[in-house]
Amino acid sequence: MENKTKIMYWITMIRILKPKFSIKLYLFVILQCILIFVPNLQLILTQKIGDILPQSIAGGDYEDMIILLAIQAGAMLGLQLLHATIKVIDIQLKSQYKCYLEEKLHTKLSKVKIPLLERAETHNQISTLYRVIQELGFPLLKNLINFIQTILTLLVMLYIMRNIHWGVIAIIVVVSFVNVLAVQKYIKKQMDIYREISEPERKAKYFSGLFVDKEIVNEIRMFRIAKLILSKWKLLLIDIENKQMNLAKRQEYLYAGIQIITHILQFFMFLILIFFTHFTIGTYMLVSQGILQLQTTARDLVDSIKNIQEITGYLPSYFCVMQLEEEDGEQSDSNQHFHNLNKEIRLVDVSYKYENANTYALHKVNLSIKSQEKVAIVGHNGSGKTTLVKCILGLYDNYIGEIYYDDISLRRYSRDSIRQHISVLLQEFGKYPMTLEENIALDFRNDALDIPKDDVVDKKLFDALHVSDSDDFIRKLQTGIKTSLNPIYENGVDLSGGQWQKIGLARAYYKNADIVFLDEPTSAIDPLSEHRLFTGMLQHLSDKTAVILTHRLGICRWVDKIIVMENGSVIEMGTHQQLMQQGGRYCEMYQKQTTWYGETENILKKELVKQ
Ligand SMILES: Nc1ncnc2c1ncn2[C@@H]1O[C@H](COP(=O)(O)OP(=O)(O)OP(=O)(O)O)[C@@H](O)[C@H]1O
Repeated sequence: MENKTKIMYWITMIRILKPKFSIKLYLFVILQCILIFVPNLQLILTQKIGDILPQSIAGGDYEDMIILLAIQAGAMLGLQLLHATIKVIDIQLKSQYKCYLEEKLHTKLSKVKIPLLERAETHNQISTLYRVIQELGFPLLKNLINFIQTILTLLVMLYIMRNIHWGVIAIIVVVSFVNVLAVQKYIKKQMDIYREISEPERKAKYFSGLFVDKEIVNEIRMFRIAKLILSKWKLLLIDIENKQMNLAKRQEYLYAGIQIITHILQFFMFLILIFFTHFTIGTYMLVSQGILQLQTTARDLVDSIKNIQEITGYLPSYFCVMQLEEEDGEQSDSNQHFHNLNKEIRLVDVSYKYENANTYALHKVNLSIKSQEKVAIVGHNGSGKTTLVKCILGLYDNYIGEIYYDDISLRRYSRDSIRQHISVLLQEFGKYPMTLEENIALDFRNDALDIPKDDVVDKKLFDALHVSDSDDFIRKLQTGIKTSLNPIYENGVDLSGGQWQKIGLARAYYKNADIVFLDEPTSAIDPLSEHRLFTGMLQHLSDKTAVILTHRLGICRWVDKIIVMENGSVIEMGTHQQLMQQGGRYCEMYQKQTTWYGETENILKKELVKQ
């Protein structure tokens, strides 16, 4: 990293932290300024005590001596109090700035383009940043303040000790310089290792988390794969440990080397003192204490330079993540506000390829979804249905071709304005550790122009529960909609897969948006509930534009249009009757499904007769 870039990073980071500059921070600076003078005051007092000591002993008059000793004790007390106060402020500011930066990071991550979040490289950058982020808050400012403070302390100290032999000063400077150089080399290696271990560390964390992941623990026991997972985790851990061990070894040898050089130079320093200087008792006391303090201050200076170098090494990982492209980024022209879908959503030659894939997940898709139309998208696993919907929702925007909402390209709309009007149930929906009510209502009220009164919210909530066929099982819960979900948190209860799916549907209905996308809305639902759900779904969606992705073809008979996908392309499109008459892939799938149910019924009947 060039020095110019380093300075730019520092300036930008200080600007980022500036809104959080507070009285506490200014107090910290003032206390640090006081710290410049206290050690020096002690030096002066020591010299004075040394100077009056012989006269006091000779004359038997200890009054001045006692006053000076009292002042020195007071200064010591003040210094202790100062350090304690600085420490307390330090802890408070460190936690405040950490919280501030992490909030910034999370806000950023909530806006980053989804395809970027599907890259391993992005995850490595994020985990490296999580490791160092707290150092970029208050420690960054503190080290800068400490650096200035120690330099000033050193200058004042050197002024007070201006009569000391130049050779001593030169040795102290050389010792400090050796420290700085050695540390600089170490920090670079440290950052390289942090980067190298971020991926194995993420994987190891994933594997160790499996043993308590409630979705996976049962499978681990039943397939008896605990040993396999343990061995994978262990391999990763050994790799991480080895790398960290190498780093630790390097650090220890480096510091030992520095210590040896320091002691040798100190030996020469004392030789100079003995052979080249003459003291009074006062100056002897000043020099002996002064050298100690000078060494301490020089070490503080080296420490703050070391910390500044360390932080400089961490800064790129912050900017790497904070510069990830956002959905509605500054460069994009997505400033159009979406109000309503009056005409249609239209796709023209839309193609999409995942970054590490060899083939296109979508290939030249052309279709339209009219306002208030009900559309079902069907097709084999991996045919591209979910990818298509993610493009239409603007979650992926690096597609080729165009997607128009009422003749305006999706890329020109602000994503947020589009999302206010869209409700979804995705295949992987959130199961938040909140109450059941909160899991459904989330915070959609923020989207509404006027915040509805509580009873309106209640009615909306109960309507959503009813249409999603959730009211029955919720009635059986002891605390109803106030029940906390997720048993790994206190008082939380768990729901079955199908019940969770109904909650997901209720969430989509509760938002009551004009456009609704449902990806596999009934995959976990039992057949009796499915019938009720379909009825509720059609009722809820009657005045809305709706797209349903499904493998259960029953609902296709009730929609206006069926889109059949295969290998990323649309191969058929039409109503149920049209596609059945056409006798193509849809007809084949539908017949297979109905025959399967029929055959299964016959097999079961035969089995029963046999018994
Ligand atoms: N993040 C990804 N990176 C690389 N390839 C992906 C990614 N997500 C999906 N794919 C691939 O894209 C293709 C389309 O996947 P998609 O999820 O859209 O299919 P689908 O029709 O929704 O499947 P299903 O019915 O099983 O849900 C598949 O071949 C899949 O392997």
